[in-house]
Amino acid sequence: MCGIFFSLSSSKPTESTQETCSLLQKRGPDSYKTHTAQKDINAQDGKSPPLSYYLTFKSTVLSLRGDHVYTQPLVDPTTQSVLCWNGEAWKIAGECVRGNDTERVFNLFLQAVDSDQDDSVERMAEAIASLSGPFAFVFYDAVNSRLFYSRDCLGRRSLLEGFDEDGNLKICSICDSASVDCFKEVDTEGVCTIDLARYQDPSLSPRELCQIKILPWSSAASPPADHIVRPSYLTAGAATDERPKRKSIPPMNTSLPTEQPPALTTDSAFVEQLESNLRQSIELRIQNIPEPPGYIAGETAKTAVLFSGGLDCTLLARLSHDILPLHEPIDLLNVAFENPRVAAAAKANQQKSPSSSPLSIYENCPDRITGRAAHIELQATCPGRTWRFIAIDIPYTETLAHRDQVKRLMRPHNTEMDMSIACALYFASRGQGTAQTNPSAQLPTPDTPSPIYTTTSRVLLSGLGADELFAGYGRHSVAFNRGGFKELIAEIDLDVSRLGSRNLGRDDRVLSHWGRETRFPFLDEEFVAWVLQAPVWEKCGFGLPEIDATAGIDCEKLALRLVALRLGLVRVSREKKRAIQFGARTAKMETGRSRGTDALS
Ligand SMILES: NC(=O)C[C@H](N)C(=O)O
Repeated sequence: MCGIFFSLSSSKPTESTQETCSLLQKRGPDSYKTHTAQKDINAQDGKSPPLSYYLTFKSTVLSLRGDHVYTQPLVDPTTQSVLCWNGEAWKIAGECVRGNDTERVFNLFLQAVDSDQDDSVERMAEAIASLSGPFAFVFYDAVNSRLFYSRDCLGRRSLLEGFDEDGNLKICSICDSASVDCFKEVDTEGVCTIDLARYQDPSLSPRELCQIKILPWSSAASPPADHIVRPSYLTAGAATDERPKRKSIPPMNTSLPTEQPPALTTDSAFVEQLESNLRQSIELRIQNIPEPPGYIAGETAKTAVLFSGGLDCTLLARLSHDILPLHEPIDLLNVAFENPRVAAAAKANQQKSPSSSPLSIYENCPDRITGRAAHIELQATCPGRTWRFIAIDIPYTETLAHRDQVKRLMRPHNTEMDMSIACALYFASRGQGTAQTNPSAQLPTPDTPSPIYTTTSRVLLSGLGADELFAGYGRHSVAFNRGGFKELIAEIDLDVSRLGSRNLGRDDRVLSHWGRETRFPFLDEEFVAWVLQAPVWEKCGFGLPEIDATAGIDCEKLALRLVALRLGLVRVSREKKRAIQFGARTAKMETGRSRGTDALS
């Protein structure tokens, strides 16, 4: 993960706060650089004072592609155009990008705004359209004096924008202000641009000077079969053009069954294809990861999984096993918290029936129990692989000690629920706990503590997105019971339409703090598009005939459960959905009647 800071001022170069600077360096520990530029525009009347813009670009880099660190911001020596790139372009115009992506993206953008072209904005939109993968960037086209900044349409990387007290525009991976309200998430609806070529009255405030325009990804109601749609602002004439076009989240297949749909089984064509498509998405994300600092071949890991032991993350771990060389260990990061409210209740219970054995507060956490069980199942189905289960136990005192930091990072999000989720993600991605590679070995006790182990992996896999795409939430079942397929489709459609604006920005800000990058195989654009075009009755088991082969398996995410079964994960295929804040017990740490939606004090 990398860090981006950009500011635009009409009075002087404007820096980020010192605190922001050090937080950005945590996101990108491999390089840190600042570049400044100035753009002067003279008034045409020859009398009015000139207008000057001061641009400050700052980048920190977590280097994860290619054989050396590609220091940013990249500055083109010929045109002085600048790029701050925080992303992974897995593909450009459908072609896999091997090696480093930053320079490839820069060259693509430079070509798009080449001096001979007068349609540079459209060409830039198309260039951005041709990128597959998560990203946030700021690009200054010095040829046409235009700024572009954007996040991918699913919002997988954080980028915030706002005006400081002096009215200067700031764009940054995290909030650059003591106030919660100054910054907002950059919209995922399109590309933002600011024209810096026009002369304007220099006495206007910077806020009035920069008019931000959004070029929307697409408003097409029915995209072509390949789900690649044309930005709506392009003219009809240009629509015949064959250059790569913007991929956005395609609409969902809302067709209703005309007859009783058949039961889903491990041999259903959709389930088979699902396994293969998910494998491809994981492949893109874990092949060719460079050796992280402290890496010892055969001993430490390049890949780790945010691991609750639930269906989605265990599937990712299991499929990663098929992709990575057998000698490469895979780390499973499992968080459990001391929750004083739960601990007090357990203590009271213990006093009532002293015979029951006191299990550690951590080992008693729901996600720890499923995590340990899934570890056993992975070891059994994938012998020969070192699966390192990292038990990340967080005492309440430590939660309190980091609370302000988490609060700072997740800004502008600021509710109790944001905090409970962010806290779990923050400590999970720190990757520090006690390691166990043999699932049947004795667990450490207070008398025989294990040494602290920190994962070397800089790449973390997350199962996020599976619940939205495959109807994994309890409310999906409620919707089906209420109004059959029609309501179920409407519920999934709502989830899918919100994918771009869900909380991925917040998650990115806390997950990246430890110099690691989280990757989301279920949120690969091609994978998402493929799942969305399938009829709903192929994804989950609602309304399907009951058959012996799937008896006792939940309808939620049935297709994924069947993939798990195909791969030998019998127990995992039956795991129930559990939100992270309940599984890790970060929700409601204190007694009292705070609600998830309450703002933090
Ligand atoms: N990590 C990043 O966001 C930048 C680039 N993909 C690199 O690895 O160098």
